[in-house]
Amino acid sequence: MTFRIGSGYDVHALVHDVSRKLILGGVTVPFDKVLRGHSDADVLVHSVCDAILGAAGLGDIGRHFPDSDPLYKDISSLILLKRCANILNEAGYAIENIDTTVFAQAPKLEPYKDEMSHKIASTIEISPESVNVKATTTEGLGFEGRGEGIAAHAVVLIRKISKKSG
Ligand SMILES: Nc1ccn([C@@H]2O[C@H](COP(=O)(O)O)[C@@H](O)[C@H]2O)c(=O)n1
Ligand SMILES: C[C@@]1(CO)OP(=O)(O)OP(=O)(O)OC[C@H]1O
Repeated sequence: MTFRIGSGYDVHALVHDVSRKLILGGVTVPFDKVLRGHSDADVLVHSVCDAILGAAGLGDIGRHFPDSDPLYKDISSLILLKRCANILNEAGYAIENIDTTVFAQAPKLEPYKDEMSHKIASTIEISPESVNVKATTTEGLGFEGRGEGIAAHAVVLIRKISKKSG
């Protein structure tokens, strides 16, 4: 069996904006700040998208969904994730498992991690046991520690399911 691995990393700034909500892993997390972005700025889902595309050698999220395109303004990143999974399947691969880490000094994500795993898993139609969401502070250090932004990292293992068509 052929396996390939991919990694994704993304950062978005935390800002005050009452017109938006903080969305992480497709889940609305109550907090006094939100992530700035062209889409809903779901940094966790973006890292998963990049890891999926990277595993298949198919570029990155910005190549497929440019932030200059008004089509993606305020779009739910779960829609982009679904499209990445479809691109992957069309290339003849399936996702084996996903492991992620969110770097956030606050808010505390423990109450939301399982819901995030389930949201990501159901979007790409894999088992929730195949999607792990972890979180860490950076002990007050760096931009995450100062609460200026949130970063996320994802690793995805994919397996070949068929020969690439075309
Ligand atoms: N935003 C966060 C950050 C951390 N956690 C949980 O706390 C544990 C300890 O964090 P450290 O930064 O001291 O490693 C971590 O393992 C997470 O379980 C969290 O839920 N949300
Ligand atoms: C998600 C996209 C979609 O326009 O925009 P942003 O929400 O700004 O996110 P980023 O990770 O900066 O860039 C990727 C873009 O594809």
